[in-house]
Amino acid sequence: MNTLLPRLYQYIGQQINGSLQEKSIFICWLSLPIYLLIGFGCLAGLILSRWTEEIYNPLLWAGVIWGCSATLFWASLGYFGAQRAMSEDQGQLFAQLTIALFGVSGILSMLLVGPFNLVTGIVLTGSILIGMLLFPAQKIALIFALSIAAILAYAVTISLGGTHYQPLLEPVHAPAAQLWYDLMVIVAATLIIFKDSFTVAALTSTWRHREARTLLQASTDPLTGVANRGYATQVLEQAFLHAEQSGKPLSVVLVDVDHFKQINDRYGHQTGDLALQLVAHSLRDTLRDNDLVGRYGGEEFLLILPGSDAQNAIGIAERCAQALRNITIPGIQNQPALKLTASFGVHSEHASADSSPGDMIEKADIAMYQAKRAGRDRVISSDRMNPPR
Ligand SMILES: Nc1nc2c(ncn2[C@@H]2O[C@H](COP(=O)(O)OP(=O)(O)OP(=O)(O)O)[C@@H](O)[C@H]2O)c(=O)[nH]1
Repeated sequence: MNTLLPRLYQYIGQQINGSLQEKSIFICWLSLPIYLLIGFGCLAGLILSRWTEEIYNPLLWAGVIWGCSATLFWASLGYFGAQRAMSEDQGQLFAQLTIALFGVSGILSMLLVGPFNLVTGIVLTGSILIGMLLFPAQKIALIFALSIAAILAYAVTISLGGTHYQPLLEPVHAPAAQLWYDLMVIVAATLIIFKDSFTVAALTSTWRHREARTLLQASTDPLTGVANRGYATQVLEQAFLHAEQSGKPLSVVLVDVDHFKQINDRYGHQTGDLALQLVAHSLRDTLRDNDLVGRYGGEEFLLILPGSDAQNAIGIAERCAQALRNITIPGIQNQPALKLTASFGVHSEHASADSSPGDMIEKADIAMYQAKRAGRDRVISSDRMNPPR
């Protein structure tokens, strides 16, 4: 028991964070005991009340058939769903199918056991909650309206005497069978609550995962994989505010790859793209975890170094410059192997109301152009610049 519970907990956690396909298969397996219980419960009711008129109760027989066939259905769906790895779109379709069938089997069960009890309330609420996470709002509203219409139609038919209201879980006269029914209701309701909770948790995790991915896509430069200009600017604004509050220094570095136009012209645009990717990776690998590299323009990168003063930032920029010099791209079509260098403009300050993130970048930019003018492949800091001529 000591190891079983944590293992079970870990296993459920894995399913919650798995792919949509894995989650849907787990939902199929979770449905099995519920329907097995319904089928077996009705069968037990028939057996236990064999001396009463219950043996002639068609609803009990319907319950047996429904419980057994639904068990078989969920087992088959789970089994066939696990047969091959699905693409993301197929997984999404499979999840929608599973949830739709979950709702349909819930509604069918509800019609069998009678729509006016706690278990059907749980099934309906669960189906709608889960549906809200997977389907568009209009579809859910339509399903909700149809379900309510079905329940109302049933209620009206009963009140007009069109059918005798005889829910499956209630009409047992043999005391032994009644006890079994009560037990079955409690266990089935517990299982349904567990399954609903699992499904909601699993789908919420899918949602969070997607949101994180969308956020990542919106903040990343697709060519190099580092932060894009918009995101880097946001990070700099936050770092500036934080530096203002904490009194710690903040540095920014603008890095511009040297003679990049020539690289494109001589080696082709594809090699140019490869060079940009290598530069981005090299910068990212050279920086600390809480620093940020962003692609600021075509062949220009922005480094944000929170907590670094000028001396520190110059040291980091020198390290990056050296790392870039170590990059070699093999030459093509009689061209020599390509070596990369870049010009670095560093600006550091103790952030205050007199300055702004934009001012910092401007000063780093001026320092970077000084580095270009001074012969490229070097680091120049705004506080060590020659006065403008
Ligand atoms: N391959 C590739 N080239 C790009 C990309 N973005 C911008 N460029 C090119 O980068 C080149 C930048 O050239 P310039 O601004 O003249 O500067 P440079 O040749 O690097 O010269 P210096 O900066 O003075 O050393 C232009 O030719 C742009 O077309 C890109 O995503 N991929």
